[in-house]
Amino acid sequence: MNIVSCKNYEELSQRAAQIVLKEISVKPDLLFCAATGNSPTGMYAEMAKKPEAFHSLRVIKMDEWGIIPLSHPDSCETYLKKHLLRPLDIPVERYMTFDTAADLAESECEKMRQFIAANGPFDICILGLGKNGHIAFNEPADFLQPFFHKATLAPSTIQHDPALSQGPEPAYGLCVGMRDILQSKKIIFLVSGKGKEDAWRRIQEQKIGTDCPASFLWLHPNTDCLVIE
Ligand SMILES: O=C1O[C@H](COP(=O)(O)O)[C@@H](O)[C@H](O)[C@H]1O
Repeated sequence: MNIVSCKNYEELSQRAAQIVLKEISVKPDLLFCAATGNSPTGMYAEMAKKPEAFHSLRVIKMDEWGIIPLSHPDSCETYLKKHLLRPLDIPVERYMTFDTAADLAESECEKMRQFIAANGPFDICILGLGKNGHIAFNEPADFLQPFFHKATLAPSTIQHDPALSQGPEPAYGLCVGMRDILQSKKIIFLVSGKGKEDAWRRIQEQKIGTDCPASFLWLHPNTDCLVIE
């Protein structure tokens, strides 16, 4: 993991966008696995300054809450439409998404597994860090999941957004698995936001364990970790 210290959020966002622009100049139709949350918002805004560069970009949604409908203002779907798909003018034909309604969860997981098997690996995977060390919805646990799956969410993950903590229990999400992430040709890992000091310290120990799924990024040969320090 190549750790890049940034002065502030603006620098982190600009550097991350520059990495994407460099990659897309080589492969315009690259497959881009998109995280949501506060960490990549600035990066996506930087990318949106050069929409012409993304005329062939293919986007796949990384994760989604199962406890709210896709049309909810706090869904990952709504976020991606607002911050990535509309600003970059990505049509539905170049966007792979999934539903998370309880009765569809299993079939949607299977659909995504088949899509990734046929179209993967991701050329670029954007990751944020959860306060508990998670990446996507791969939460700390005794074991981790390799493929796209339905995940039970940790309390700290649900509390990340007050609107989400009002949903029925147990709360779940759908997300890419650890193998999907670690097979990516390039990973851009954004470490930004309050309350992540413990998780970041744990990563810096360079000890790989399922108590901190983000620690597995040490196994990946092409990860740029941008951190505000
Ligand atoms: O719960 C989550 O949080 C992380 C980090 O979110 P951020 O708002 O601090 O950037 C996010 O990357 C992840 O996809 C999501 O599951």
